[in-house]
Amino acid sequence: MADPLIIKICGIKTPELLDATIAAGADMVGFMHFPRSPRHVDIEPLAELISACRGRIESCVVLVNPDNSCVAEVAALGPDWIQLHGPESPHRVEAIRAEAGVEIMKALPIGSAEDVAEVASYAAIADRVLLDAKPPKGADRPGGLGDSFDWGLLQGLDPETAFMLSGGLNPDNVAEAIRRVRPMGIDVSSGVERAPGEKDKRLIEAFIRNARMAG
Ligand SMILES: O=C(O)c1ccccc1N[C@@H]1O[C@H](COP(=O)(O)O)[C@@H](O)[C@H]1O
Repeated sequence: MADPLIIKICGIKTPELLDATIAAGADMVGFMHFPRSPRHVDIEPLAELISACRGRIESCVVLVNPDNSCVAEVAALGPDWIQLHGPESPHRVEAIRAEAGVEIMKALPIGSAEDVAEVASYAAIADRVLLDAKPPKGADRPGGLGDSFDWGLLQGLDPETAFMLSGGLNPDNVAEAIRRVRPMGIDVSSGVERAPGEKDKRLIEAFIRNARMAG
């Protein structure tokens, strides 16, 4: 039997929403630690949110091109995962993985066949890769924009490469994405919000319900 689909809800900011996301059946939650994001969480509330996950759900902190002190500060809070969502090189990903001592998910922007060809070098060193839409030129952040990419590009990916899919997923398109792309997991942020940074419990429930039916 195939492994169950991993569902990650990203950009959780409050304990109340964390509880609702766990109750809705998510496997993993993401917390943004990146001040330019409308979902940014400071270190103190981040520590509380990570603690509240223990034994209930996997926690993941999303960082963008972090320096060593940021990695150390976040790793000390004991998340299960750190997601690197910036232009980190394979060498930098390896160094952060060794420094942090937690599992590393590397997000990769996909907009062309060349981007797909880059995936293998990261899949070899990260614990997991997450494929996201390439942000438009001039975007103020590298993700969380609600944009999807051409899933057909993934036909160029080595079929042995396990990956999570993100970028513009929502309750209406998640079932089709799962059926077409066959990812090991899915990740959503904007698609379960009523406004940037404002998660909607009902959209989270609908997203998870539709994903489970398809997965
Ligand atoms: O959410 C953000 O603001 C963000 C900022 C910087 C890097 C990543 C960010 N979000 C991640 O982007 C993907 C896709 O999000 P969406 O569903 O298209 O809105 C997801 O992993 C978010 O966690």
